[in-house]
Amino acid sequence: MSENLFFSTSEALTRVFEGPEKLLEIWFGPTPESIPEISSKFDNDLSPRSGLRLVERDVWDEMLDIVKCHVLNVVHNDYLDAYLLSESSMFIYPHKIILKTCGTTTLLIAIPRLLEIASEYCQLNKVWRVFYSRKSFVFPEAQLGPHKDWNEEVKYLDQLLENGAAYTVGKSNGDHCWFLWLNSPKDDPEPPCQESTCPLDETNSLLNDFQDITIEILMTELSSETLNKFYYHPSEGNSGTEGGARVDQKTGLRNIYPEAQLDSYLYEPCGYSANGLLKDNYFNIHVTPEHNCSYASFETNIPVPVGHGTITDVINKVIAIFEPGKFSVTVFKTREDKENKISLVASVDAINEYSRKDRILYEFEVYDLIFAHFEKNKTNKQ
Ligand SMILES: C[S@+](CC[C@H](N)C(=O)[O-])C[C@H]1O[C@@H](n2cnc3c(N)ncnc32)[C@H](O)[C@@H]1O
Repeated sequence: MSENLFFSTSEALTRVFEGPEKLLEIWFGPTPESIPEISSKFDNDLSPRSGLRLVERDVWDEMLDIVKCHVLNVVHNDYLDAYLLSESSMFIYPHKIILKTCGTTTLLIAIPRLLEIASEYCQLNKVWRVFYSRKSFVFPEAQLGPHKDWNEEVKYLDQLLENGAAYTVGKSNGDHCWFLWLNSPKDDPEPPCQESTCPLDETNSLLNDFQDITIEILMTELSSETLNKFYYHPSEGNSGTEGGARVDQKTGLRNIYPEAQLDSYLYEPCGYSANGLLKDNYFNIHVTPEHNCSYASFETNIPVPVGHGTITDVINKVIAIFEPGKFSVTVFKTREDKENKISLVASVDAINEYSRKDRILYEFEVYDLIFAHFEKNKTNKQ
């Protein structure tokens, strides 16, 4: 069968898949050093492990059964474990877990088991912070349990965790609405004042040097040329990990962070996922190339100085590969001083060939959040 024939089968054209992910972060402390040191051991390749990284694989497998997804591959370095999942990614640090799942997975339902695992195996009995976010679904009616509706998800989280706050960010009657639930611990030391220019509490050494950033780029309406690159073409070789590595090269994804350890996967008949590790940071890329619901996401916690052009550079590199018709960017960053905050906001100002439709800044207790949405300019091509 020729590649074009494969690509244009009615099955490939009519398949639908809910690409937009549910993203959950549970932190038991701000840093690996902030959690109780219960024990550490050495795994086969002698890298030291502590906290959540001591949990055995079969325990995670059983937790992921609740979510309705499974592990495809695992890579690790000295700092974290990166699980590539049938529906996206999981990253395990000693002090936090990041679980991102798409399709009709039931992510929130796994929280009670996750908290139990942390307590049972790591003596992590107290949650420091939880973040849950997602973009609006394309097919909300296909979702299960609390995921059918944002209010249901909020109700579920509020029953499980204290001190939560829920936000609907962006145009709620458009297709790019973004939802966020986050909490703050009741006994988190208060910053000295609520002014946005205030430095974090100088007496609070736990938070003083605490730096964290998460950048997400959520893209829809990818160009047809792009979509084709994320289909499995049997004449090119195998799918799976081998196919993933081929896609990394031919799309340029390999060059976003050339020095990173990359674990990628090409699905049949289409679809792609990748986890990347760079020292104590990660990134992940997921692609749903079905023509009628195309979607790609990029997420990273690799530090980017807020100075001139840097977050913008990451955005430009990523959208050059996917050529989306529309995309939203979220940047969650530990609170900035006034000057850096201006740079942060400016970093999602203008993107070539796109018009910015939204830009919103939230100032939370420890974090700033910037959300922006862009749409490709129409060309006069007939
Ligand atoms: C898991 S991947 C990436 C999901 C990610 N959330 C995204 O950005 O779309 C989803 C893509 O892989 C395809 N796919 C093929 N086999 C799959 C499988 N067994 N499980 C999940 N997705 C599969 C889906 O149709 C979809 O195009």
